[in-house]
Amino acid sequence: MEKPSKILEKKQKKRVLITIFGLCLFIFSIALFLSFIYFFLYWKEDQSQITKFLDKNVVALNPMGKFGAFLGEFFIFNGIGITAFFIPFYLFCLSIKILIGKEILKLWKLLSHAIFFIIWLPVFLAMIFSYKWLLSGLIGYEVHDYLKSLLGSVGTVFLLLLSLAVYFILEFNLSMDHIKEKFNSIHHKNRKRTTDNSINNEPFAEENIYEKIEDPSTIQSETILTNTKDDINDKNIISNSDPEINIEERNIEIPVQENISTSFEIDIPKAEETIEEISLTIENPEIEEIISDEELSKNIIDKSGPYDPKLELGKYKYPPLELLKTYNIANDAITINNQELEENKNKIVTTLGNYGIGISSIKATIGPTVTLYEIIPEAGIRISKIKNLEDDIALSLAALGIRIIAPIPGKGTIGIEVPNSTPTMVSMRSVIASQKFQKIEMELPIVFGKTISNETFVTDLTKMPHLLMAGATGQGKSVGLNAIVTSLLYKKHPSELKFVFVDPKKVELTLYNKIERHFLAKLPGSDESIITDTKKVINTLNSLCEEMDSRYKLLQDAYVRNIKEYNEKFIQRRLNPEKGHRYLPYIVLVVDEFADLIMTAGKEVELPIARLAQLARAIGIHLIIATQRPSVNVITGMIKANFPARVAFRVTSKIDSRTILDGNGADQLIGKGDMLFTTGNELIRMQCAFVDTPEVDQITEYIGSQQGYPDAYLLPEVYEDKPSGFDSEAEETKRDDLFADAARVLVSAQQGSTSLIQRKLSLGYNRAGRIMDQLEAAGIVGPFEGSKARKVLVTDLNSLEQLLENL
Ligand SMILES: Nc1ncnc2c1ncn2[C@@H]1O[C@H](COP(=O)(O)OP(=O)(O)OP(=O)(O)O)[C@@H](O)[C@H]1O
Repeated sequence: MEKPSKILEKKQKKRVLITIFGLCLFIFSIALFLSFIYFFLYWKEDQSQITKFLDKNVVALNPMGKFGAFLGEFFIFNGIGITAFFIPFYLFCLSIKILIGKEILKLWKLLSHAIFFIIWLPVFLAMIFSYKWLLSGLIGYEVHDYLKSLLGSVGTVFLLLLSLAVYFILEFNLSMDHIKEKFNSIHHKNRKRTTDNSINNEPFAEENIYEKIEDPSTIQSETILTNTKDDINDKNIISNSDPEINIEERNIEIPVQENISTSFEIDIPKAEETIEEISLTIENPEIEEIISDEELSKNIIDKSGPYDPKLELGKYKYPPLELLKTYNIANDAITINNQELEENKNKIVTTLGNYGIGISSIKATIGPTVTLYEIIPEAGIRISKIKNLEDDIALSLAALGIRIIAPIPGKGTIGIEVPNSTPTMVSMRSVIASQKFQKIEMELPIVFGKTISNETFVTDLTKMPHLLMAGATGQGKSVGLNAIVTSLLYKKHPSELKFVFVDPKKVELTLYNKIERHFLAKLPGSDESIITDTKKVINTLNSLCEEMDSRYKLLQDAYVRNIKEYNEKFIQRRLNPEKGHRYLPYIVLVVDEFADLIMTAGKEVELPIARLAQLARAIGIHLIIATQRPSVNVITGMIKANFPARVAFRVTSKIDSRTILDGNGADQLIGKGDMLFTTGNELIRMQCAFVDTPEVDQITEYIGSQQGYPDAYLLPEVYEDKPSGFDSEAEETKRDDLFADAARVLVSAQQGSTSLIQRKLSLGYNRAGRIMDQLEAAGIVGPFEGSKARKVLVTDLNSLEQLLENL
């Protein structure tokens, strides 16, 4: 590689040479000009001297010497006559451009004019001044002579006029319309002048005299100018005018009218008087602008109705109930085993009696998995005493999963939950088909299952607003997640809801791949919509943070507080899509194994999750995070603080239970979908609805087979920060995965546009822009050209493939 100092030195030398050349050109142009001038004076005397170049005794009269005389002879006499003066003029302009970089005239344009006239003018001059060789030059003369012999004098005239006309048409891009327009305007001016003359020459109508006197300013200076000239010619009228007075003064000179006789017709000045009226019409749009947003949206709604987010997938059919399995009817209805109830009651009464706790009354509520025995202890019994006896009572009842609730909040009774010997399965179908779920009006309704009193439990995810799920392996977490997703799929249209699935276990959520184009959101350019790779999880979380920020901006612009108000406003067409407003679907992020993520990515995952959990509720992003290891290093304080809603399936230790629920209970569950739910206050025990994998498969199949959107919902693009020491060379070698594809797109379209890459490869603007920079660096497209598309430097796909191979 060449050293920078050497390059500088070379550049400097080049500049010196250019300056010398410019100076030579400058001197030569002046010398040439003087030679031409003197040639006209001394050409006759010098003509015979110029052949004797070597004889120093022979001197030319031309002060520029024999050489000057020769140049004159060569360019003017034997050349193109006076047209030759163009040559020193052009060289002069060129030298100025070289020396000081200033373009006196546009040199290229000048040259193109000159080429025509250098040919045309000498012939024309030869035609006008035949035998005046100094004007036309020998060339002009000869060419004219030849044309004359060919076309005759008249034919030559026609040819010259025709060529001149063609030149003007091409040069000024003239068409018949232009010529007509010009003609009309000239005609208009002439008419005006004639009218002005007639103002002086013809008698005025009386009312117009008043008009003119009332508003002298309406007399245009041009009119007066014409008047003045005509006045000077017309001795009858000039008597009062002073030739010394300037035009402005005359403009308001009333005495002109003294000479005006009575009848007068005026056309043109009226058009000029309307100028003020035209300026008034400009104000009209301002009045239109004051139409309020509400009126505007009302107008649009009147015309096209409110915005319908479901319109694009207008034929979408919600999954029917039949896709869910009916477990046998006996299973769905709770079987009451009176004998078991009686036995349990007796055991409770005796056990408590053994510890000296008397019972005044006992009531049983039979749930699908457990039965709640509500007892009212005799007066004077301390509740803490019963609570402390929890393990002893459980032992006496010989039942796993006894939970004592002392007292039951809001009731003042003590609850003892005893598992049923034959639990009843709660099918997903039974809860989805329930009146409660079918009729409920919630933004994101979730049906978990049935409570201990056998009621279908429906809650709104937007109210939670995020959910933390924990449970030891095999206790029903995945079924729980599926139940949540299923209930949302049964209630929501694809336009209203999008899921982001993170599944580090790579097996649980893959079924949902089928609904990618309906219900899933993903990062632009990623192939898989179910995210299994930790690195992609980080990007996705950061992308959700960006989506959150941009949604907040939209809410701010729309002066609303939450997504619901925003979407309502958008549906009412009170938000302009051209200003970036769009219908915002809810986004639910489902993470199946959070522990895996925290172990591999730690803070990188924890921080965006915490940020989303803190801020995302208002803008419609909700998180559901599940883990089988509810230890403190997974569910950190920061996470816990931002997830008030928790679901606990059975966990193996009291510590885990405390981590997830901030209290005991989860360790006493019996598994298989037995769960506790809390939103911060009371714990609700439920049997989670069971939805099997084939059922989920059928639902996703049903949705996936319908017409969907062209692609998944694209989240904003994010890039990791460049590491320090990052240089452009490294960037070049680290080309984007879609670099080659983007190159092919541009080369086949022969159009270097970023938006084309975006469209064809479904990429965000930032990534497409970065690929474009890499394409430029690789010499596939030219540099950025402002509003125009970049030039594509590779002409066909074959050459591109070769280039790509070499890169
Ligand atoms: N609500 C439920 N009703 C009845 N049975 C259930 C319920 N939930 C889970 N089960 C039973 O428990 C088994 C395991 O459930 P699931 O796969 O949901 O556990 P998990 O907690 O996700 O386990 P892992 O963490 O290992 O994936 C199921 O195959 C099913 O037989």
